[in-house]
Amino acid sequence: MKIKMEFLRSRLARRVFTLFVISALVPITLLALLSYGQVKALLSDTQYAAIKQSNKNYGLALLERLLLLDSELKWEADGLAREWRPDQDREEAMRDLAAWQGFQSVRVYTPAQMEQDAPRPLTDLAQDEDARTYLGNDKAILISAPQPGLSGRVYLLRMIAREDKTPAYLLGEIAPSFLFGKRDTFSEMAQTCVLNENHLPLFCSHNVDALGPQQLERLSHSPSGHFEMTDAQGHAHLVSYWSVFLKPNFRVQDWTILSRAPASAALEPIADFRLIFASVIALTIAIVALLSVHQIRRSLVPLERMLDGVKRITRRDFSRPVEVDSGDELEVLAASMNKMASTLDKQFHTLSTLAEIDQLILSSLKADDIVRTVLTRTSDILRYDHISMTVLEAGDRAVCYTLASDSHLREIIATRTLAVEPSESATLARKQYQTAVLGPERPSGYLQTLQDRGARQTLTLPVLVKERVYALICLGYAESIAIDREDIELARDLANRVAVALANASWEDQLYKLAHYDSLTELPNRLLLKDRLHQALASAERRKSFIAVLFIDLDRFKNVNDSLGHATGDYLLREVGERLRRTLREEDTIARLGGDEFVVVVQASEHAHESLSLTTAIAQKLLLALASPLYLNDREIITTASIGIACYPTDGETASELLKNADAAMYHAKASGKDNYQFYSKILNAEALERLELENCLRHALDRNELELAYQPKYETQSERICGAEALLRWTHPQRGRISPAEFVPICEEIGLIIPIGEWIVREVCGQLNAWRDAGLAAVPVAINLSAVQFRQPDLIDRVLKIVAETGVDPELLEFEITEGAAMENIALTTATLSHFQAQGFHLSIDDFGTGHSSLSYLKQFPINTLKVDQSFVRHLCESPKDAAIVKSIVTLAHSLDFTVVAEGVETRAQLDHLSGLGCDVIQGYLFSRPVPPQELAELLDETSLARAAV
Ligand SMILES: Nc1nc2c(ncn2[C@@H]2O[C@H](COP(=O)(O)O[C@H]3[C@@H](O)[C@H](n4cnc5c(=O)[nH]c(N)nc54)O[C@@H]3COP(=O)(O)O)[C@@H](O)[C@H]2O)c(=O)[nH]1
Repeated sequence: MKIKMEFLRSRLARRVFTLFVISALVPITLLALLSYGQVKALLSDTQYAAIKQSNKNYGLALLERLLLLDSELKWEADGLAREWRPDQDREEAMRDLAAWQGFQSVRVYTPAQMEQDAPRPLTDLAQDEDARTYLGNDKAILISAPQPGLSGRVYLLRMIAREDKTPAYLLGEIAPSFLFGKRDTFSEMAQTCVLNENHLPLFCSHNVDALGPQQLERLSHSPSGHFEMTDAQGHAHLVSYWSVFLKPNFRVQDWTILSRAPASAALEPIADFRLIFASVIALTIAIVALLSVHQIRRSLVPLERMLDGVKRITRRDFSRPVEVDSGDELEVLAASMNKMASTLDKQFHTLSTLAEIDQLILSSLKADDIVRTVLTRTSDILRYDHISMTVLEAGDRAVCYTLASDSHLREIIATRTLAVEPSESATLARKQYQTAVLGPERPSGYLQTLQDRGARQTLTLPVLVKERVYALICLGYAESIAIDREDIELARDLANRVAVALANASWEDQLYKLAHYDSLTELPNRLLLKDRLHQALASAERRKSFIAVLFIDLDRFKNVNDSLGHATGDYLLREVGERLRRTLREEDTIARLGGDEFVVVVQASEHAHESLSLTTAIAQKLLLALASPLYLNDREIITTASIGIACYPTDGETASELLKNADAAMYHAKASGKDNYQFYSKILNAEALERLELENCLRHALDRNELELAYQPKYETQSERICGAEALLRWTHPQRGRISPAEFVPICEEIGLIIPIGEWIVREVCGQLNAWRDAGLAAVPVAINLSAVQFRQPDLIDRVLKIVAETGVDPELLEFEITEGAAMENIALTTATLSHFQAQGFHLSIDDFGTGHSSLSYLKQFPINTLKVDQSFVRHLCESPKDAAIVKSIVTLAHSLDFTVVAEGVETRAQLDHLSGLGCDVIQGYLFSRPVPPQELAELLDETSLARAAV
């Protein structure tokens, strides 16, 4: 079996493997060691027993020989005692004895000889009384004298008990070879020593190391025993000893027979045993390792693979399944894991595809792009054969888009417009999805293309936004199948996302429209106009062609708006937009800049003269179209327009340049009497710039204290005394000096600045009246001009009253002048406003009378005090009978209506006389005084006061 070591990469595998090996190795090693110990002990004991037995045998033989020798010696001693003759025969007998095996020599000693001649151990005995007594009891004494390196000398001593009572001693020296045996009879394996009572060696069969003190100690403690010792060469030996009991026979302590055998020889049988054990251990480990490897491979390798698999899943790598073929639960587990991974893979894929679709459809601002994304990407997450998407538009109209059956082509192959019944749409709106099996009969229109392409079954998902069906996603299947629940939920999910996207697109569409289109006329606004103009300029630059920019401003639109109301104004503007649309071609851009300003961009030709005639024709057509009357609530409204034209590239090369110059040309058209068109010229541009600059300066004039009031006195015609004054606005431009109110007041009116300035004038006049009063001057009413714009203010009276209240001025000292034109704009409004003013005690007059189109029937309704004859009639009064007639009529009319008549612009005495003759009540003009600063008027008033005092 081939073992792959890869499994040991795992820590767990290594741990289990080590555990297996240890759990096998430890007991078997212990067993081996124990058995080895046991066998070794057994063998040692056997060896010890053998040595001991050998020692015992040897010792007993030794004892036997000693007893034999002793009996020999006794026999001799007894013989000598009986036959004691100190002659040579004795010597002979001794030799015989010696010659007898056993003794090396036998000698007789007298006590004196004993002390002097006997070998060393015997000399000590000679003086030993106990020993002599002992010997006297017919006993022998064994004496030993060890000799280093040689066999020790051993003696047997007996007393020769002579009849004369004189003791003598028989000393036999035992032949070592008889006593101990010949060395060559000893086995090599058993080295034997005989130790005397002092444990000194008397005989050793071999050269044997001396015993150590511990070993000697053991010998003294027990008569037999064994131990192990190591020789000088380091070899181990088994040593056994046995004591030969000598004391009863020989009056000497025990001798010891000590033998030793090499331990190696004794333990030789277990050398094989060791080898066997080692082999068994090795084999056991090998088997355990093998089995554990097998088991680990079966258990842990699958686990590791599953772990790898889990790691891959974590990394979203589903490319490889986990391969486990262990045939057990792990294989089942791995299979479940693979199934789970494949489900996850599918879900991840679905989610990421959905996310991609989300991103695509949510980043699309157009419904078309969303449809394309749905049709081309849905096959990434759902199974079907055909797909179509039907987008419901306004009403019951719908557009059905169908993708090619071969979905990988990703091409929309059919787009057809169809009708979806409101009832059908309402039914679908209540459903999450709808399945249908298509038969031979015609299905609903939105399923038609799928049927045409061979679908037998369909799944329809309504795309709902606020319970309204925005679209239908239809999936077609070639076979009639049971559609997976999961697929339906996924499809529903997709439909919901599409709903959000479509709602978003619709919202984006609305936002785009809000940002780029004028909500009133639905024409492009300034932003889109600029965009279109940029595009047109880029194209014109490439084609080297002309572009005409027509700036259209309605004439007197403010009048319509103010007099007929904003609703009418709005209606008029919408109508103008429609008329412009109808008059121009589709490719021309028509935009509303705001208010009553429209701009038309026309792509002209490459030739200047053609472009000029085309633009002229368009301008004329536009004027004509706009001038035709408009009817609203039986009222005829006639509006005209002033058109300024700037052409690319002659009048400007950029959008803003062209717009600015067309605007300037439009002002020129206005100045040229309105209801006409003007081409831009550089001079015009300068005028427009100047006006712009004036506008800017005017905006700061109030803050910079550049405005002031001049007062022109009014005189009673008869008495020629001051009876009032008119406050007239003056502006000193920082660079240009004094600028006529005839020039700047209309600008103030146009840009709405007249409102704050008008309020400032009222406050200023009230302050001045108080100053004059405080100065003790005669109180005369001061007239204030109210422009038409001011007069239209709904809260005008409130503002005036507030100032009057704050300053404490008597309303009777204030007179408000409105022009005849302003008064006639909206009769009802004029009547109501004037009534309010009158009720508060203010004086009221109609200015510039005779220049407007007064309807006399209305005039009588106005609660006014004064009519001011316009100075244009006064100017030529003396020369022009017509003017004189008009003035006369005005005076008559005014008087008949109980109005005071003021003639303004009186410069000559003749004019004064004439007016006086006509009965004109009050005179205002340069004849008496120009408009003067308040101090000068104060002086004039002072004179009046004096005059009055004189009267
Ligand atoms: N809404 C407001 N309009 C104002 C105010 N101040 C002036 N105006 C209007 O500006 C127009 C020009 O005014 P102005 O240049 O001040 O001219 C006035 C007089 O100076 C001038 N006048 C007076 N007497 C004579 C004269 O003998 N000869 C002559 N050539 N001109 C004379 O007439 C103007 C006064 O006109 P009117 O207001 O119609 O009484 C003018 O339309 C002013 O209305 C203002 O504060 N608010």
